[in-house]
Amino acid sequence: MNTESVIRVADLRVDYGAKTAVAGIGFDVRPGEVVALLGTNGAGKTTTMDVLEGYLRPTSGSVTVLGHDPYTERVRIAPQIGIMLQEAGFFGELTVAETVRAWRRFTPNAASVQDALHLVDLEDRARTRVGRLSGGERRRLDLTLSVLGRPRLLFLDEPTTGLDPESRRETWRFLRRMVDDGMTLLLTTHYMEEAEFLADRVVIMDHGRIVRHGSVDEVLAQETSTRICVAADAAVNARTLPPFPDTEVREADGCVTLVTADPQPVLRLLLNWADANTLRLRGLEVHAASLEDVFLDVAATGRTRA
Ligand SMILES: Nc1ncnc2c1ncn2[C@@H]1O[C@H](COP(=O)(O)OP(=O)(O)OP(=O)(O)O)[C@@H](O)[C@H]1O
Repeated sequence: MNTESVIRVADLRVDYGAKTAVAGIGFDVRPGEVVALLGTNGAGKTTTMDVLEGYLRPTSGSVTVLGHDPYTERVRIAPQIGIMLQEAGFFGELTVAETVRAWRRFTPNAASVQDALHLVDLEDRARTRVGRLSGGERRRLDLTLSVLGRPRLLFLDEPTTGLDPESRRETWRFLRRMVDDGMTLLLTTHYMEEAEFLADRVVIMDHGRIVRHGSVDEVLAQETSTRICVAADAAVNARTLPPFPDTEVREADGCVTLVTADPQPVLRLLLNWADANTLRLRGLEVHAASLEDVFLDVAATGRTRA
């Protein structure tokens, strides 16, 4: 056992019958780290989480969580991990405080009701019936219950899906506080901003494999391309633009994007072409690849391979 790793995954493979959901992946999570699993729909994130949470037996490979096999030794790690359920266990007639009190009965080492609600700013909703909470408040209650036993390791599968931007940010701040207090966090998310805000490292999956891995800065440093974007219209679009050397031209959502490793000559060509045609380029922008761009590239490459 490697005491340095809270999670260790080596050559993990999971098949559902003939379908390979996870095709031999490996990564570690160290104490106090936040790691975000990213990937397109069907990339294998939830399957990986299910294995780590001890719900699913790997087809092959090895996995340890807090030094134990999560499938065969689940009872040993269960008191030290938190898993966020998706509203499944709530009774709409119980108040928020009654719900937390009920969960405390079978949670070892549980925080007090007051402390738990204070942590996620739900104190003023303590007497509200769960059935009357907003979607965001329910999600916060889900979170409260997942950390009630003050876990060393928390698993969150898309913790802020469906939340408005303000509630999402509140959830991030709350998670940050928990991590600052020493908790380790593994989450899946479809929001790149969430990964950028929370994660020390990101693992990007596609079709069951890891295609990028590292801190956000490391992942971005591997991307050498620059994006030149301009608003598309009848005169400026992928069909009217002149050819650019070593440049990929994409058109989507009302924008034309030129992806190139050498932006200066491409930009010069673009501006000369616009001047020669007396065109005004609207929304002209030049920027380095963002995490969102990397993600979209991975998704596009995956689609062509599939
Ligand atoms: N119980 C199952 N039986 C058969 N195939 C499954 C099962 N669960 C998942 N799959 C398939 O395995 C692949 C990986 O699914 P998984 O749910 O792990 O992906 P994901 O990255 O979590 O996707 P999403 O972002 O949509 O939640 C998908 O092709 C999915 O259809």
